[in-house]
Amino acid sequence: MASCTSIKKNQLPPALIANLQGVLAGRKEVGGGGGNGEEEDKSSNDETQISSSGINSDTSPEDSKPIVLVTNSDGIGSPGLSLLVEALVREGEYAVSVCAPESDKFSSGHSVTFGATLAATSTELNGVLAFEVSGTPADCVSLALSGALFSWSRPVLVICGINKGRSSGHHIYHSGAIAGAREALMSGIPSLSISLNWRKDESQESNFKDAVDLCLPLMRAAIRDANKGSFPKDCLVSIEIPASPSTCKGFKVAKQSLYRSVLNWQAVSANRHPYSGQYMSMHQSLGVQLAQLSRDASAAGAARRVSTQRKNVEVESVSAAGKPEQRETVKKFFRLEFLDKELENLDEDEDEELDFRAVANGFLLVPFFDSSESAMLSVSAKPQFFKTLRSKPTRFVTLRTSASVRCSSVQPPRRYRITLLPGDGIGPEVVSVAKDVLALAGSHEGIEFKFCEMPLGGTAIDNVGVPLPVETLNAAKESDAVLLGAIGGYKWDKNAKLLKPETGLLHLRRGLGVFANLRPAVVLPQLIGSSTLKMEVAEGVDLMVIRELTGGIYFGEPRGFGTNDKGEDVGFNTEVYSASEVDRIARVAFKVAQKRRGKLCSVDKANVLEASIFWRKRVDTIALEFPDVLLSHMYVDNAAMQLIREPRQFDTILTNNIFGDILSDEASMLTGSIGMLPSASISESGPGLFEPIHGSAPDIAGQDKANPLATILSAAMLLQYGLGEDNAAKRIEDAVIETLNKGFRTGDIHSSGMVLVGCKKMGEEVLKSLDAQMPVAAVS
Ligand SMILES: NC(=O)c1ccc[n+]([C@@H]2O[C@H](COP(=O)([O-])OP(=O)(O)OC[C@H]3O[C@@H](n4cnc5c(N)ncnc54)[C@H](O)[C@@H]3O)[C@@H](O)[C@H]2O)c1
Ligand SMILES: CC(C)[C@H](C(=O)O)[C@@H](O)C(=O)O
Repeated sequence: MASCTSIKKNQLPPALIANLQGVLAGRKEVGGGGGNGEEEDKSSNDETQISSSGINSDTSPEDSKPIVLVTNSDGIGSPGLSLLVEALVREGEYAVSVCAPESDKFSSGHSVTFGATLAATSTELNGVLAFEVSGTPADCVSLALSGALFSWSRPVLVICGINKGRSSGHHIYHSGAIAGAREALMSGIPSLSISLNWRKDESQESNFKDAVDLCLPLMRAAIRDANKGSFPKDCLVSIEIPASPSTCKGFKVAKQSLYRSVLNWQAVSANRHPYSGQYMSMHQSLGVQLAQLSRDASAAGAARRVSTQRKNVEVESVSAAGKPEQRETVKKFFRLEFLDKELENLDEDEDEELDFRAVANGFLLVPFFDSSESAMLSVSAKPQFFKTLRSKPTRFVTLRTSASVRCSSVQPPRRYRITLLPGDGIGPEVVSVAKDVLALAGSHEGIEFKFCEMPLGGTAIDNVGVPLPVETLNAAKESDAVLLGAIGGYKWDKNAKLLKPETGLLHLRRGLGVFANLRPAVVLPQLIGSSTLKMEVAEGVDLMVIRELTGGIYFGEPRGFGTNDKGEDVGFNTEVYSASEVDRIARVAFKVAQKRRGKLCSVDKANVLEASIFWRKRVDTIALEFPDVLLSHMYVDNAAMQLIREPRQFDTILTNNIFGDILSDEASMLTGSIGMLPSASISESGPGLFEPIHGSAPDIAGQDKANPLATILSAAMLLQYGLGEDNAAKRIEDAVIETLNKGFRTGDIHSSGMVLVGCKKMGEEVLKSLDAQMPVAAVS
């Protein structure tokens, strides 16, 4: 939309004309949109013709669309403003007008320019009428709302952004961005202020684009609410975007801190600084220069000049300049820089919910300010904007709300404590990735996790002296669920039994009482080429191994080393199962089979072992409780063979501890890689233990080669079986499928034509796939 500023025989620079218009506009009544007669008193300059409503006529075809006024603090040339306007225009739903400072006013605070002439120069920005104003953001908003520039009477919403820099903590006082939005608020128009936590030397213009993408759903929702009148009255919302918007971890409605950057006044040499002795910056536009000239021509300016006729001594103020002689005027030059304090050097409260920490930690920050500027706003309505926040607009990762926030439209998140046991080898690599995925998927469903990382296995032996420190077991018991990577490694292979990492894992399982180990093996169509079996054999395999986990030969007594009758050294273990042990795992297996395809195959070695004969008898007994499940029995050696010959015959497999260990590893290869198989270990009442079935893979540890999908899928099982959060679990499963659909593969599942990635990149891609999912259905 082009400006229809009409200038006849114009010999004057547009800035001056706009300047004149600014003078006229200053006489109009605030909020007036139409002519009140005073416009007729426009100018004695015949060469300038100004329309009755000012320099505008901008809205006619857009009449029915909600009007959005956009401003910023960085100036009209800022890419943040341009990209934001471009995005709003692209939506095609809004009538957008722009009125922004012509130069950077990011720390202008809430100042309005009183008693001086401002220039408002019309221009076009991404197809919309824009004015660049020689004032502050507050001036821009006030002037635009006065009716002097645009033909509309009032916008539904004012958006100030996307600005560079901080607006949280004490920056709200310096911030021109907040001031722009606050000026709207004071005029009764709801507003958003959006700032990007710009990092000198790190941030790039492309970050603005990501920031716009991040905020677009919020802007849409806010405009919709404001247009319906359901955006909270007297509310400005200040959004601060973390430095890297594309990896934004989520949003926090955080507490306002006392944080402020260090105000670093840099002494500037008059010789070295080209502008220091000048009134007019080379960066200032002609409009500003003209305004400045008119100011200089004022009586005050004249008086000031007289007073500075005295001898000026310009000194470099880098160090103490010495005592100025009497009657000498000392003139020094300074520039102010904001220096960010390192988080760890801050004396402030270490509260993670404080605004500056939230942003530094990668969260999008949403403190609310009401018009009295009390820190938070109590919102009783349920406008779309808040739902959008809550529901995770695209790319929001973790939903966090501060307990102190009184914002009743934001439901309290469901909170869970998760103990993380990264363990050894590739364990820490895959757990780190899975943790992020878990947090993101949870946030999309209104779940908040508190993670607690504890040592287990070789790492614990090295650091604490035992493979399962009592603190680790206690933390695991006290949590809602446990996510484990893997334990073990060559380094500890020769340790005494009690000092082996594996012993730590077995004691953990036993300590948590997680007797039922669910190990699903599904051949995904995307990975059919990774299976070592022929496609027609592997295709469609979808089975679940239910492994008894806390009994059998792993724990049976007697066990140990000794000598036999002949005096020969021996090692021995005992396979032993009680009726209650078999019964409870059998019931779990029948129930799982009921929910699957109704087929259960119990695997044993009943042709040889008493423990298996007993096992089979108990399973037959429990089967009577589940007449709808078709039960079969199979010897373990046959089962191992049948898994390769015709794996699709299996639905649910029930087996003991040791056979389950072996068969599930075998089943993993049907799917393409052991790096794909997750597991859930559940107890009768306490927290579940969730771990990939693979080990610590010392051969690839520390090389970013591990496939994290088994652990990511274990996190999905944690949600489903451990917490009953099926929707969040489904999100993870879908994201994994989507990532594979996009062709990303770690080395173990790589095939030609696919994109080979490492562990971290695979995790990032899963996060992206999660981000791309729709917000929760509850959000209309
Ligand atoms: N639950 C557990 O913590 C667990 C399970 C099995 C083995 N272990 C321990 O792990 C150590 C190594 O045992 P292992 O070599 O017999 O079995 P392993 O599962 O660690 O490795 C077997 C093979 O599979 C590969 N592999 C495993 N996980 C992978 C992944 N996520 N991505 C890509 N490739 C992967 C490895 O590189 C290796 O070639 C031993 O100390 C063992 O006791 C621990
Ligand atoms: C490491 C070892 C103790 C463990 C087991 O045998 O159960 C492993 O093989 C597994 O499958 O998790």
